[in-house]
Amino acid sequence: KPSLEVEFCGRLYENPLMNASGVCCMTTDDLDSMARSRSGAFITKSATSTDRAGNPEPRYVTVPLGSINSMGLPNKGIEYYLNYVLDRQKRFPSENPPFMSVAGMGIDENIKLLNIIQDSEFSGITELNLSCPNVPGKPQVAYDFELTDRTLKSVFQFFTKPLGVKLPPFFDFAHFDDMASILNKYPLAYVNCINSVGNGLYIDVEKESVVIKPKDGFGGIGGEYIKPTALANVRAFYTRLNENIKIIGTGGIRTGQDAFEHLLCGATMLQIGTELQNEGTGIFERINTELLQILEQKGYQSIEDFRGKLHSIT
Ligand SMILES: O=C1NC(=O)NC(C(=O)O)N1
Repeated sequence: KPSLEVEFCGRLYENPLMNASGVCCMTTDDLDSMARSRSGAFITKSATSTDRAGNPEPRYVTVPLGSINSMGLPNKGIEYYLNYVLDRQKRFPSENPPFMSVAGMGIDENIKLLNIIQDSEFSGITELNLSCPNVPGKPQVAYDFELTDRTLKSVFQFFTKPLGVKLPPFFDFAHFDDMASILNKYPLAYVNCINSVGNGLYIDVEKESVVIKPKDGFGGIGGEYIKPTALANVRAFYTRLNENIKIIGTGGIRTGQDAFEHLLCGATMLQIGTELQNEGTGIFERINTELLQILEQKGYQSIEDFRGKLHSIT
């Protein structure tokens, strides 16, 4: 019988599936429901120094082919999430700790947040979110290559724990090349491709209106809409980054087949956002089952048999 077990950052996970930061991870109840689920891992909502209310509602809407959101980084503050993960570390020492996600409003706050984690007992993996598209007046860090370079240079002066970065989608080979050459300079554990496709617009034709309140209806797009872009970014960075920088694939995963496609492009772990929001944590059982069926049909024993082995046309 094939196995979905994966090794990531020197730890074993029973399967590659986890939530995308932001979904099912705002409160301790959300996080406990992730812990009880069949996900292989889970991650907290991106934290800022203090709690944030975020943008006015409505700010998240499910639409036929995915979702649109402009949450604006609402969260309970880093101490809330750090207390949760440290408590779990103490109560379940044999388990992999949850991932911690942070998203400062600027380079100074990112440094401050990562110093708090560095100085704590946290022994898990940290995700630095460089790609929130929804804070008015705050352009996405990762679309500013110089700022990204400067941030990572500062971070790796002091941060020694496993660190990944959450990236927005890129759409140009020059950008893949330039970003990859920056990322390859640093001892990153992984890059997570992709965050929502920023500043899309969804219209309610009957009302002749946008559907979310912030930013005149502009919001990050997730779900089926973005799978081709997500797969391309996973593949682009898998083929450009040195092999000790792993890839987390995020975007458009709704079925075992979608999961298989991300793995074929080179992803090691897989995050689910929009579809998890729609379906709830039962999705992990379903996608694990569907993915195992694909491995069986294809005669694969483990994910290592095919990860990254997407064929080009020669
Ligand atoms: O990084 C983020 N991506 C999103 O799509 N939304 C959230 C948010 O707005 O908080 N943050």
